[in-house]
Amino acid sequence: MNIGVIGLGSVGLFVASQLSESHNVTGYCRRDRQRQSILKNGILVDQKPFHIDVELVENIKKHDLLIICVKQPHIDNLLPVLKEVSETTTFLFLQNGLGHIEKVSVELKNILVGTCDYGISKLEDHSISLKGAGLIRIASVADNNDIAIRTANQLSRDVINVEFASNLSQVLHEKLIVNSVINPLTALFEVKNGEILTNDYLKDIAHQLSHEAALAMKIDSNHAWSLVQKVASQTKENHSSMLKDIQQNKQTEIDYINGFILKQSQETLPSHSLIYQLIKAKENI
Ligand SMILES: NC(=O)C1=CN([C@@H]2O[C@H](COP(=O)(O)OP(=O)(O)OC[C@H]3O[C@@H](n4cnc5c(N)ncnc54)[C@H](OP(=O)(O)O)[C@@H]3O)[C@@H](O)[C@H]2O)C=CC1
Ligand SMILES: CC(C)(CO)C(=O)C(=O)O
Repeated sequence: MNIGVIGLGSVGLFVASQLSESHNVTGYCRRDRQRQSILKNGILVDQKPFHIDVELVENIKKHDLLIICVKQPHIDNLLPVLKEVSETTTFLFLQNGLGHIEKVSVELKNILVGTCDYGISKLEDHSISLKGAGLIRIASVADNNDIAIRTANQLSRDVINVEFASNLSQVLHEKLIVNSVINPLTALFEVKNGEILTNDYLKDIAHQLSHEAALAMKIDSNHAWSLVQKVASQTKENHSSMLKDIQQNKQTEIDYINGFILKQSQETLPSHSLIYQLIKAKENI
């Protein structure tokens, strides 16, 4: 397949590198310095090089599949570029959090959404380290399951696990709960993901957050807590994407994760309200 990957951060570099073994992959970034760095060095995944084409996003071309790996707040800026190639392209959005699907559905057709629970850390503009194996689940937004199933089959290879998910909202809500616990706690306390299970005090707060989120999203609380523990344990050596945003003074995805849950909920969620405000306070320090 001819695949474009937009946003060459942790997830984009990972996906582009792994798919380049079996597909024709072009990565799109927004800084020429990053483009030059990848052209010169390839993408290094734990020092192993992978070579792809790299272009600036304004030079986007048509592809069978475009995988969008920018963070939630950056999707708006990208929409005009995506519309240019929308006639023939299938789009796969790989963001944490929710809020983007309604927005992109108004502008684009052939949309797939996915969740990624690999733990990945970007070291340099051209290099990443894999901090926990996981799974990418993809589903169709407009009940076009054939495209989602075909895409999952084409993308899945030994090195990258991609699975079709028949229940879009369940998959997205489960991932939302996991991120609403791991991401803000690790960002506030500046710890790796595994710490939320090994520090008894953090574990209690994590459990409370998980319970509230499960209540809000109408998912069984024990099931939600087991998912949180599974991902925290699988990615125990990773610094979450929210922690990296805080460390780099970037806007976090809190509005699309805990903020989304708070808006959806008919119940009061004291732990999520507090952690939302704490992250906002930390963003503004
Ligand atoms: N890191 C992880 O372990 C995981 C992250 N996720 C989710 O995946 C998504 C991506 O996260 P992650 O890879 O960590 O984020 P990063 O911040 O590492 O990467 C995002 C990339 O998008 C680029 N970008 C932003 N706007 C544009 C644009 N208009 N055109 C081209 N490139 C652009 C940024 O460029 P620049 O460098 O120039 O700012 C950056 O390289 C998030 O929703 C995150 O929550 C999901 C699972 C695991
Ligand atoms: C899977 C996990 C928790 C990996 O750190 C993640 O989604 C993130 O960091 O945003």
